[in-house]
Amino acid sequence: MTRSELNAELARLKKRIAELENDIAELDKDSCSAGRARETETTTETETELGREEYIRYGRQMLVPEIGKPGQLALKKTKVLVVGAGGLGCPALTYLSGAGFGTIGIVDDDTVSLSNLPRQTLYSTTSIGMLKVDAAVEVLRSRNENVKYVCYPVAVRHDNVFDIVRQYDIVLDCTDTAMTRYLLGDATRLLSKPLISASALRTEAQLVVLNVGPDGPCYRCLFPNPPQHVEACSDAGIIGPVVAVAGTLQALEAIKLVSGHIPTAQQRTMTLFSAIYGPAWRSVRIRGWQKSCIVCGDRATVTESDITSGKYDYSEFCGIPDGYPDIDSSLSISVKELERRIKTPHVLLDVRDRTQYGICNLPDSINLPLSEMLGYDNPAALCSIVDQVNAEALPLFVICRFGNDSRTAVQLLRSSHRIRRVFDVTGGLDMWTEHVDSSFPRY
Ligand SMILES: Nc1ncnc2c1ncn2[C@@H]1O[C@H](COP(=O)(O)OP(=O)(O)OP(=O)(O)O)[C@@H](O)[C@H]1O
Repeated sequence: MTRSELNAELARLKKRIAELENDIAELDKDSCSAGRARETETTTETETELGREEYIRYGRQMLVPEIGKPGQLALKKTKVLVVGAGGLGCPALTYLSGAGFGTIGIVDDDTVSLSNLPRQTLYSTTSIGMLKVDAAVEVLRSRNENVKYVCYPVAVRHDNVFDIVRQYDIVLDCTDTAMTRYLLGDATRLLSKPLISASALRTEAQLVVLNVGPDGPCYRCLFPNPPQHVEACSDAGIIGPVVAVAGTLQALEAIKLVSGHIPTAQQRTMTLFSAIYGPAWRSVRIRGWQKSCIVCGDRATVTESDITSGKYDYSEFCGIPDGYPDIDSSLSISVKELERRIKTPHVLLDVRDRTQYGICNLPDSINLPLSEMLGYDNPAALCSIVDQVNAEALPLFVICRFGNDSRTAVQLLRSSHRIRRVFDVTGGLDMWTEHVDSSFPRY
């Protein structure tokens, strides 16, 4: 064959492989959304004995008196479920797999993106676009194929959570939304499975072990009311090692739970880590089981069937939708229109926080974070903007990263400051990059 014929054949085969991979992914999606999963073969010999290779592999860990051979065998018998294969999940999975848990289930419907790489250490540049569960298992298997890995390329939802969680002994919550945290908290409580929950944001992390001990609380005993406002790492930021600390601790707590050496105090404490404020580590005592808890209290009202049927509505409980005001279409402009209108006199107000503004900003924009606009009575900077706009009869364009905070700011400027010609830039700077200037950084 000539070179060009070979290239044509190669392109044909690549296309066919992509089609087949697509078909497999579709099949997996169908079966996994019902709580069934994709399993990888395992070379584990028996659950009651260790193979020669396992003595060598786990020897250092077995030498620790609190683990010993009984602890190692207990790990081998245990099925652990990790929900979320992101910043917490990657370090947790690495150490769970290394420690020799018998079965590790991994649930995540997301694919790997470039912004995941700094802290999601199971992935590399070549993983971008792959399902996280697939990319994770590829690496984990290459490190330890004694473990049976079970992938669920789906999001945990009200209608699949029980089917999935039921198959495991311990659950690690490595997700990042309030709704999933409550859902997992409730399902694990109702199925009496220990839940190791962690979170991390900016420079701080926290960890708690739930549903253990006679009066150990569940997630809802601890947090009966949803947070008013949840900040995501994609907005507030995160430092890789901080989330790695929390994920690693989750794996450690799972090992401790299984090997039977969890100190009683751990069951009623929350561990807090701060990379900035000392002392770096703190343990605070948490409330125990609450008889008023709607899931496990004396007069519990939420049952498994309420959850699976959707009768209990998590989005309503967590206060979703987003809570940003709707802006009349006459007060919204597209980024294309902004591009045109900033050629004539105007004021362009960027309401992102100062750190984000420092990362990138549009020329001649003024930065006044929404938090400051809301936080003080008439801050001087806001007054001077209002004065300028009124004195010179200028249009005021308000922009933020995605077009959410700017809506709140527009509403505030209209209602409290009576500015009439104030416009929200729909979709914010993200749309500016998309439609106007592709060189403007996305972060
Ligand atoms: N209901 C859910 N079921 C399964 N996985 C979930 C669920 N909710 C969130 N996750 C996963 O939990 C992981 C959380 O990881 P992380 O907090 O590092 O965020 P990320 O989405 O990967 O990154 P970023 O927020 O910076 O874009 C993500 O991979 C996400 O897909």
